[in-house]
Amino acid sequence: MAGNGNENTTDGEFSFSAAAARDALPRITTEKGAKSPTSRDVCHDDTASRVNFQTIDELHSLQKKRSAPTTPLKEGGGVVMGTSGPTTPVSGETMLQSVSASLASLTRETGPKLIRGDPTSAAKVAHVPHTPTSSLPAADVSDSALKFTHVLHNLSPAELYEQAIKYEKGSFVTSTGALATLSGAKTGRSPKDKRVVKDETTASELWWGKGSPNIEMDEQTFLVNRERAVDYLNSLDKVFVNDQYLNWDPENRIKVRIVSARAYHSLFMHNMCIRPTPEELENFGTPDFTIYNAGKFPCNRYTHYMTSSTSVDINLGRREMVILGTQYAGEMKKGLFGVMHYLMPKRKILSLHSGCNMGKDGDVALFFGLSGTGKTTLSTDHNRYLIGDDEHCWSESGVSNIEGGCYAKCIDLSREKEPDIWNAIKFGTVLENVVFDEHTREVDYTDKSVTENTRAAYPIEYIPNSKIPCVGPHPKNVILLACDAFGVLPPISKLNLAQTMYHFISGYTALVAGTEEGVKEPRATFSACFGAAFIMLHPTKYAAMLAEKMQAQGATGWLVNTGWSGGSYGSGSRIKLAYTRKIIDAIHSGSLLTATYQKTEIFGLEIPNEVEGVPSEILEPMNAWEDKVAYKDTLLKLAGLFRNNFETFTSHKIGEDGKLTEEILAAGPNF
Ligand SMILES: Nc1ncnc2c1ncn2[C@@H]1O[C@H](COP(=O)(O)OP(=O)(O)OP(=O)(O)O)[C@@H](O)[C@H]1O
Ligand SMILES: O=C([O-])CC(=O)C(=O)O
Ligand SMILES: [Ca+2]
Ligand SMILES: [Mn+2]
Repeated sequence: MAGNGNENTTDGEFSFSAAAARDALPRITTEKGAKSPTSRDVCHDDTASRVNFQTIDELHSLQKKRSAPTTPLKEGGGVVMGTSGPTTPVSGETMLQSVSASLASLTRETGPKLIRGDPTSAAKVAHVPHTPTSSLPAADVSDSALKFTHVLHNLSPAELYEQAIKYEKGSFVTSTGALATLSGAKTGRSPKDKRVVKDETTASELWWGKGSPNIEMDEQTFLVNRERAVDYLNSLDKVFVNDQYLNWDPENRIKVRIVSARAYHSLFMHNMCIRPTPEELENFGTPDFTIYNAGKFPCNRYTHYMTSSTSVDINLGRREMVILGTQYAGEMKKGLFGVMHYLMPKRKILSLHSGCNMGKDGDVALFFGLSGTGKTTLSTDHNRYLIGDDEHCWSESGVSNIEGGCYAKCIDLSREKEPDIWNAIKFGTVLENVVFDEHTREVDYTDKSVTENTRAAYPIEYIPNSKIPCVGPHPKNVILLACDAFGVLPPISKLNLAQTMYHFISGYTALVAGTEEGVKEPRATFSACFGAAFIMLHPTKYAAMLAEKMQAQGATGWLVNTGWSGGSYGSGSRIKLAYTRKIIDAIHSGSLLTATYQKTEIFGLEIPNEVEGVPSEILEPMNAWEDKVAYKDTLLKLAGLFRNNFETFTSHKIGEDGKLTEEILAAGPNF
């Protein structure tokens, strides 16, 4: 095969001819299987092995083995979708047809021309036949209709790494193999720029007005933004398309499609949504919901309802979401969560902003809490199975995770305190907005130069004791987490049902605002159902469902303060994670059910006198404060904030049973 001047005629076997051999030199024989004592392993000569290539290009073509037919096709496969439909029938045609429908302009008849695969392998599709446009009216012919957009459909993490590193500034491989990225100007969600289409149906179904996260927009404006996003995406050389699922409960699974411009976004959603098997992908069909992420491109402030260059628009009727003017990937995850908060209650399923894990005996715990209160940290527990860290459903048959991955805060992350999260930051994980050493690529988790909201997004199976499939039986414990920077809530209290509902509807936390700017005063946040930014219906609808489910299952409610003790932020200190973990252990083990309790003044919370492994002095917050007067003042101040916040809910009945409503109103602070 491969030519070699010294080759003799015996095909594939080679030896110097006897004539050529100098007497002084040993005879070299490389004949396969030759046991010549002189050949041994001393000198391996492979000039005789067969080579299957004659050019460098051929050699490179050997490097990549074709994937099984069901997995995403690699390289420009030669499938073209244009106005006149597919021109080359190959596998993947159905997908391209479906993506073509997703990306179609609503105002022009000339839809996008799509090609599968990376534009750099375009040479392979150079034979693409000309798509005739002569049958179209001249007015409809535009340059955008003549160009091709390459579709990178469900790429693997390795392929997405390559795309990110080649084309996206700010993408790097860290020393542990994660993909470090920058989310751009926005490093957190933009709730003030979220809009929901108010039409005849949603006007009566959704929660609108004071306190509601649903800021309205009309259908027409949505279509204007949608067209803007679609035109932007079609103007690119390539778009990423992810077809994935939400919800591990097979009966209530939702098919989602995410069209985006960045490999970072595609890898983020690959990790965060449920990943289809090759067979499922083959038969994916039409998505139930589609995201158009044109976040690199701003919205137009001349457009009605737009108040900034960012807009995140949800249209429940069209089952679509449009993102303009923000590249923060959390918008996609939490946008879909909002959709689930609409779709699931219609099926009598409760959607929850909570973490969830399960003990060896099958006891399930939910961890509710606002951002940064400890859902991810505390549900990731080496002694328990992780069902999920942030978004769940509670149905007639138990709990299910909505997502396929976790989104952990990374600021001050330490290997000792959070080993499972630390170890999950490896190849495949997206690391947002972290700072790393320019040479070693070691991440400095304490560095807040880009943002304090640094994040890691990884597939749930990166946590060693994750429970796959991510479903479990009905919860036994419902843990409400609050990071109380005022330092007056007890580290642990047991709640009755009315108190659980009161605190669930209140959704309190008090993080320390802008530590960098030296702000001393903690700021209280009340966010109904511990997730007002994501709920679609009135909070009492979710509260009624939670009460009903907790009652039916005999679940116990707990309030855990993961914030300050011994004083407010500035004088006290944050409760040690190790103590909070001991408290959580005691809830799981059931030992807290038999503890002796005392009641606190004002909030009327039942606090245990002892918890194994936790200093008893900190269990009653007043004990931990040196200045008792300051404690009382701060407690009253917080109670006042709770009371003010709850005023909006006093006129609402919770569930069918008016009796519980009265009890809930009475379960708040008394002063
Ligand atoms: N006592 C404590 N209990 C829980 N978390 C603590 C404690 N002390 C410090 N922390 C830190 O607080 C942060 C909690 O963040 P976590 O990622 O768990 O938030 P989250 O509730 O999952 O928020 P989000 O919904 O935004 O993802 C972590 O960085 C954790 O290390
Ligand atoms: O959505 C995000 O950006 C992070 C998150 O989980 C939350 O804020 O609850
Ligand atoms: Ca989290
Ligand atoms: Mn969250």
